[in-house]
Amino acid sequence: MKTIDQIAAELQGYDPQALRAADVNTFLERLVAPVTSTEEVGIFDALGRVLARDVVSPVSVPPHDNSAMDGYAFDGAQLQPGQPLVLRPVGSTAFAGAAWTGTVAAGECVKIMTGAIMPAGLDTVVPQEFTTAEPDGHIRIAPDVLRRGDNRRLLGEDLMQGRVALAKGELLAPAAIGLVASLGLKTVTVYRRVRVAYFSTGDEILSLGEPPREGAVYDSNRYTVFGLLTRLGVQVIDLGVVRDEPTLLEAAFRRAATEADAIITSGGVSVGEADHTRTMMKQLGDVAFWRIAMRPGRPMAVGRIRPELQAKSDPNALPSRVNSYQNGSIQSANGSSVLFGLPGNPVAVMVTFLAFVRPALLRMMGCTRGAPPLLRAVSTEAMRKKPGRTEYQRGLVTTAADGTLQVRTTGNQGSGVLSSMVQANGLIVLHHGQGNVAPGDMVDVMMFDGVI
Ligand SMILES: Nc1nc2c(c(=O)[nH]1)N[C@H]1C(S)=C(S)[C@@H](COP(=O)(O)OP(=O)(O)OC[C@H]3O[C@@H](n4cnc5c(N)ncnc54)[C@H](O)[C@@H]3O)O[C@H]1N2
Ligand code: MOO
Repeated sequence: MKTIDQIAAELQGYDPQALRAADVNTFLERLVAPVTSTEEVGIFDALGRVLARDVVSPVSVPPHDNSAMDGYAFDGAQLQPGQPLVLRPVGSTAFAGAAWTGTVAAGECVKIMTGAIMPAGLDTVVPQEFTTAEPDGHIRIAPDVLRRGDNRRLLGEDLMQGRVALAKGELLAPAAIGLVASLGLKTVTVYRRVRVAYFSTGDEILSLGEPPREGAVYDSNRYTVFGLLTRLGVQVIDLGVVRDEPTLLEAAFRRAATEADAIITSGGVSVGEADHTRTMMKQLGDVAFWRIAMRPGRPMAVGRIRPELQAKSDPNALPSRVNSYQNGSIQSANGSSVLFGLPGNPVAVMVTFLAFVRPALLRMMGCTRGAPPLLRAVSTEAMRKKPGRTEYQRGLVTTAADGTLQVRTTGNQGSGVLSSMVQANGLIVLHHGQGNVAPGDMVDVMMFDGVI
């Protein structure tokens, strides 16, 4: 396991006082490792989990050539360009779920329903509505409406027996659990759920239920972080609001590091004087304090917290780490949890989560799929932007009358203003080297949908 300094030494041009947003992601890729324990879960419990083992098809899907339409199956070799084809239906109707028995000669066809096995020797289906009935009971297919092989689904065209149907690292979405079911499998092997503990810090932060007092604000960060984590599918451990007192902070960090794979805090990472949060992070772990060239979200602390160093001096303070969970399923064999010390401002918390913590946690969950592509939209307004930092503006993407995607900002962009975050459906990403944006310019947007 590499130390913060070792990772830093590997990154070219690493400057903790002026880190580029892209370098934060590179750093975190090296800091965070996927969990190793796995478990087998039923398919209903697999949604949102990450596959820990390839799913190999035990069968082919579909298991036989079959019809994609209600109509008539026939030998498509009889189709001639520019010619109609007249066929005589024979035998009973071929229904889905049972094999059709009988023989079909040239000039004959079989009435067939969607999903029914193709009768032997037949390779083409004409949909019912493409045919006209002749007075003698024959059906007539107009010239050039069909090609040989049309409307026939081939054995294994979705999944072939023995091949990898879903690869390890796949985040199981609704389509994926449906696909697993289509193979007849009731369970899958997934990585165990990642556990994330979080707490808010600051003496001015009120818990819900406390009476308002001058200079104090209600805690909102724990609730946005709860929402972001829950959507991601991790197990959340809420440690409340922790006052800026060394003993309380130490207890919170140690409990978090004992129970969780990752710790998220908000507040206390900038240069404020009353903050014991930074001191405690340094004391209990291997932590870097950054100023990131971005807005919002400039200060951030990242590293590992090691509770056992303190536990030696005070063995009764917390339950034993080893006994906390069965199966030895504590993630960090090395006895440390990854720390994401986010800035206190409510929008800075969300932006740093989306830009950095989310990809890092997905990696911890074992997910191998890359970040979703940014969407390109036309800015309907001018935006001031200084080159040399990444800016994230709250944006509302809409579809214009001509079908193009447009985006506008949602008002006050202050890093404490949550209402403009609520009105947004994405973050406009103004990249590091980018300058001012003029109306009509294309900009990148990181969409929230499906994310937050
Ligand atoms: N001299 C400097 N001052 C500041 C800098 C700097 O670089 N130099 N950075 C500014 C930036 S940017 C941010 S962001 C903040 C981050 O500071 P902290 O992480 O220490 O956060 P706090 O000071 O504790 O809080 C900042 C702000 O957010 C409110 N807050 C905090 N926690 C919560 C919560 N759980 N729910 C709702 N609101 C919360 C808090 O009341 C403050 O208003 O530092 C700047 N200063
Ligand atoms: O960058 Mo601070 O995180 O703007 O509010």
